[in-house]
Amino acid sequence: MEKMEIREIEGRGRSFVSSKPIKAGEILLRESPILIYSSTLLSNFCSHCFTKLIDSSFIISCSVCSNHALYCSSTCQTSSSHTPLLCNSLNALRNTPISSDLQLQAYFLIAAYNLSPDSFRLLMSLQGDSPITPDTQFLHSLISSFCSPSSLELTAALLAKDKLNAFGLMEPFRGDGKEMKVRGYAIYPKGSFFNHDCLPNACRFDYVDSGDPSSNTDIIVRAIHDIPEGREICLSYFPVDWNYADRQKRLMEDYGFKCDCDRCIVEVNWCDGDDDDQEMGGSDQEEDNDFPHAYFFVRYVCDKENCAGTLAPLPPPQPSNVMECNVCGCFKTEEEQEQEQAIDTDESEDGIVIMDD
Ligand SMILES: C[S@@+](CC[C@H](N)C(=O)[O-])C[C@H]1O[C@@H](n2cnc3c(N)ncnc32)[C@H](O)[C@@H]1O
Repeated sequence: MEKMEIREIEGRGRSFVSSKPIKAGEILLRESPILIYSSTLLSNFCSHCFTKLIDSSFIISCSVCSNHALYCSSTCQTSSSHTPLLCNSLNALRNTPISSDLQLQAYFLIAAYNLSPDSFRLLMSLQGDSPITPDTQFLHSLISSFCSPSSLELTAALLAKDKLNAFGLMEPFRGDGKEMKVRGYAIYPKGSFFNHDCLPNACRFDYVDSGDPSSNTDIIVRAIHDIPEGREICLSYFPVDWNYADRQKRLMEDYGFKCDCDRCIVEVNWCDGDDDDQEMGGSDQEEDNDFPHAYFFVRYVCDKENCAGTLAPLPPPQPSNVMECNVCGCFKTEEEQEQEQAIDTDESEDGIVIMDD
């Protein structure tokens, strides 16, 4: 946080802005979650630290909800917020036949209503407010039997805060092309101030299976490249290889805004299908105009099959030309990344350069 401050930006709300020049790879934020909830009731990871459970002889289970709260160690069991109230609520929820979407929102609400007063205040200070919908009414009455939510309006506001601010803790990359699974969701009060850009200058790393239960669910945000003083620091809220239509749809539906970043300003003029197979023929000048952000994809998007994660240099003082991918975890030098991209380009058909979506 030393090199960033929070500023109000017209039309964008609060946002991080660099207060000093930032070097590529620098860690901009490291923060523990105030709230974390599982994406499933039947899990194969520790209910406290979210680390994958490997050795069954060390697994400890909650005596009440047996295989629904599992711990990798007694330390995790004693530090857990799995109070009798929470345990009974989750147990009751297990027997309620509702959609997985509603179940997820119910987990969040139960975790939120079990927060300490300070953490609850922090959660309430985040952006997000929502009208009361039939789903809100249903969820409010559902969780009323487990905990004591104060009002329907508060439940609606909490759900909106979750939707706008929660970060997914991803299962490790498998590389099989199937959608990556989310192990849990976490709220980081400072991390919530990052606005979105489709060409972000920072990206988030998580190391959930790193084996250090005191910090493995921390969010770590690093600069992708050098950032001068006074620049807004943004993440991408989804993988950077999404096409224009999908990005705009997600941002409008889930975050309530139309993106007018530099990349969207260019891509709005592309014809249908251009962004699925961006063709760059013609003169260099035309190419630059059509796809001025090509450099970003060459340098900062991982080209490992089915990955498309974002690459950021290792934090100083480590060598700044070694890039780490925030999805598959591979390391490569900038030179290797550029060479691999050049080979992909040469192999594409008839001299037409095809940038994969
Ligand atoms: C996680 S919050 C980010 C912090 C937020 N600006 C605040 O004031 O607390 C996400 C919300 O920020 C706003 N936002 C994020 N990126 C934006 C962008 N590029 N343009 C306009 N609004 C943006 C949207 O309202 C979005 O729902």
